[in-house]
Amino acid sequence: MAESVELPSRLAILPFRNKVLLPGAVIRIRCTSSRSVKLVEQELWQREEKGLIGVLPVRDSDAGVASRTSISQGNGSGGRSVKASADVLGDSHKQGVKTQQERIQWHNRGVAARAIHLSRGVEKPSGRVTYIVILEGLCRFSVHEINEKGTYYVARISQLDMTKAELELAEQDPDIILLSRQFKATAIELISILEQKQKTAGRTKVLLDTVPVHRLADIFVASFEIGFEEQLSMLDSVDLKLRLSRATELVDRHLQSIRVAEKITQKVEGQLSKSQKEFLLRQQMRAIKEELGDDDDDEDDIAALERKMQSAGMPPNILKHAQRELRRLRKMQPQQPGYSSSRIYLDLLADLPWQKVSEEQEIDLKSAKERLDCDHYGLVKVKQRIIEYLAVRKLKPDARGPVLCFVGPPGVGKTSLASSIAAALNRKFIRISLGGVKDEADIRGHRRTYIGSMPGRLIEGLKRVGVSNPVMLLDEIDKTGSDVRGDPAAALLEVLDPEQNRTFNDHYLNVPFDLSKVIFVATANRIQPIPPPLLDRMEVIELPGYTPEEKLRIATKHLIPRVIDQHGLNSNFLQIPDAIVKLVIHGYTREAGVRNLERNLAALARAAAVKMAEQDCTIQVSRNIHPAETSLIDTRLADSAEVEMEVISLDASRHEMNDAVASLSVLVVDEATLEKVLGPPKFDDREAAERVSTPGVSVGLVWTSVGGDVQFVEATAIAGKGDLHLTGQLGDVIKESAQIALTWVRARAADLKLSANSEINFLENRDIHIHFPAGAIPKDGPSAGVTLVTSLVSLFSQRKVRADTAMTGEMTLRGLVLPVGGIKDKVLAAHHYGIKRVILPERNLKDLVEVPSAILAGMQILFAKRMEDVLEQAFEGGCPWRQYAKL
Ligand SMILES: Nc1ncnc2c1ncn2[C@@H]1O[C@H](COP(=O)(O)OP(=O)(O)OP(=O)(O)O)[C@@H](O)[C@H]1O
Repeated sequence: MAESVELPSRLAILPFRNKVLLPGAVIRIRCTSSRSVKLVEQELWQREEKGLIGVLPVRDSDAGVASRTSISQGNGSGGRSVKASADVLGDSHKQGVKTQQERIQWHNRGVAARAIHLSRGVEKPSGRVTYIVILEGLCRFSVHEINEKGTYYVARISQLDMTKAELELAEQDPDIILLSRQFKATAIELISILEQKQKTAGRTKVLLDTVPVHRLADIFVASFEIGFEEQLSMLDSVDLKLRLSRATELVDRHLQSIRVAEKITQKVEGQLSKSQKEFLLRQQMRAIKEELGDDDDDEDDIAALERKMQSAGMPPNILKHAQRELRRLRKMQPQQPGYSSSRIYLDLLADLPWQKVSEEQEIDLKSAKERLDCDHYGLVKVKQRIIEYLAVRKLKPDARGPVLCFVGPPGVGKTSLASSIAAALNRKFIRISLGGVKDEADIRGHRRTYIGSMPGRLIEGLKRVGVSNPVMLLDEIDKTGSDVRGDPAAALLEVLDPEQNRTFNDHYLNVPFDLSKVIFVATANRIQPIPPPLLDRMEVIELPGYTPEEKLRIATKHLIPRVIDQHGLNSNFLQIPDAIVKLVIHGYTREAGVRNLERNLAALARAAAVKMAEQDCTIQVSRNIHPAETSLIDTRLADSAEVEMEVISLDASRHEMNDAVASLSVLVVDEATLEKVLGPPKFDDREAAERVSTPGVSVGLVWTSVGGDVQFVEATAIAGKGDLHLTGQLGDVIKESAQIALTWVRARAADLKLSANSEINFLENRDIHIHFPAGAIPKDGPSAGVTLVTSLVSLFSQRKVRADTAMTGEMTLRGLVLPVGGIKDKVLAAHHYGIKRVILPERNLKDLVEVPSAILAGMQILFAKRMEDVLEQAFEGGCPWRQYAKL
């Protein structure tokens, strides 16, 4: 802190352009002009003791305003002198010496300063010397005269500040005491505001206690940015009272400006949280609206959601849970993450049919039976079982009936039977497809913590159907599989168990939902893949494939009327005779159900629709034309004579239309049309004969997920070491059957007398390759056993198997033929292929009751107990082994 100093009478003067150094303030100046460099060099740099210089404010000449204190030029010792006086400016004008420099307007008061730090630098490459000086203001002085000493100015001055004694006296003055207090109070206020902003303010507070108030006034004013004029006025305030009151005024002004700035900042911050404010206001508005019962059109959708929740009929504890979630939602903003997921969740809760049910009418068994008969041809046993099921429900509506599971090949009417049940019960019907479901979450939903979580298919289905007591068809229940994502079948156990499904817990929903009112019906193509515990909860009803005759009936009674209707036709336009339907069944479809048949019939209906549309078009073009009648048309004709324009009177046209439609020819599908629309037949009865044209090929009957089928087995021998090669996408069971077959044939090698023309030793130097054609389709199961042996024997003996014969049956190493499943479908498949002889295991005899007698009538069914029986019947002229009797 600057102590009181005694100033010399002359001081080197550093002009301070448009700025003021006040006592107590510290400034840093970079001196680059030759004048100031010289001054610093001579007055500060080269001096041993602490040098003092005067810092004198200088007003820019073009600032224009004549200062009340200016300095005029005059001759003094050592060069031109500048005399300071209030009216010297006028003198200077008088003298007319007005160079740019001379018009410098010196202030007549300055502050003596001491250098507290000096550093010298040399600029490269000019070599110019510069100084950086840190100066501390010490005390005010007034200028009497300025001389130019060489390159810089020197002034004759007198010190202005009070002496110590004067100060002590002044401090007793009550006015000064009051002013000091006032100043300090304002200063403290400023400091406390600054303290909140910067930590440095703490140091300023110390000044208040240690520095005399007259110095404090200067220091405070110097510490903030104020205008040059105000700085000058502070510099000019030599009188202590004046200085204190001016300083108080300036500090107060600074304080106010800080406060205003703060207010503005707060306002800006307020705008930043505007969205929060808006949210609160909206809440209040909503409350007010609710209070007023004011529900206008653009009513808030959260309120709508709440109402929906209230009316959804949720159990009280679940409603509580939903309301808690809703409260959370209300506190969120729509842009906030989690808002939309919470919203969707609540929507689901509100949409679920907690109480809503389809009104169940008294079950009318007679009309239910009629309806089933009307929708489905045949299926007598199945329909009977459904009627029994309905009868039990009629007597005991809340009875936990079994879950019916329709098992059968595609297109045999499983789905449509289930929908007929729904119709008979007057309930809504919903189909949940489970084909390919491998993730347990598909049944039970994902927990809401996962991104993109969803409810399971059951809950989603219930939301869609909108009632809690629909008939729900779990379609293709055999196609679910388990992997790392869990076992959907295990989740289905809970769904189908009447004990557990009262409180079914979907992970997404996270509250129990009562599924006990749902009537579940399942469908499957095959029983085997259904896990036993699941199968145990269901009553399996098998739907075998249809015979060609049944298909014909289904086509004429159900499919043809339906496709005709679906294509906007009627029987006046399209007729498909039975013979053609039979051709479609035999030549274009080879399936257990009727789906492809329906598709082909639909193709015929489309062709008829096109034909009808074309005829319709032709009629319009060839219609008789009447001459123009209206004046308007006359004018038009006159305007453009080359345009032929005629008007058809309305009555005449309608009449003609009717005539025309009536005259449309009916499309009676014949063989030619059939081939034109569907192409040449895809299947015929000659296939088996063509394929069994070489030794080593035999025909088997198999059962697949699409029903019964005919499977050819081809065996051939190549040079090798006696290995067995198998191809055609075979499963383990069928591979093992092939191994058994080869072993069985080789075990009887000694007795095997090959046909006279065969020299090949099949036992030692030949590899056997067995292929199952249709290599893209996976095959498995034991029932190909007898077919495999037959094809090997055919190969070894080089005798052809009868082309009209197909066989099925598992066999043991001892040569016993074991019974197999799906006999009806297998016999039907043989029938489709035009196969007339079928060899079956003897113990399958009882299964033939399922096969329509019409089919059996056209076929020869042979039974085998041992493998030798099969061989005996499969080859023309009996078993090719000479010593058959010995086997
Ligand atoms: N006995 C029948 N009487 C009348 N129409 C039938 C009969 N069987 C099947 N259909 C018809 O065949 C079409 C296919 O039936 P549906 O879809 O019910 O087969 P599905 O057995 O469920 O097949 P998938 O296993 O592929 O689901 C339907 O249009 C159905 O009406």
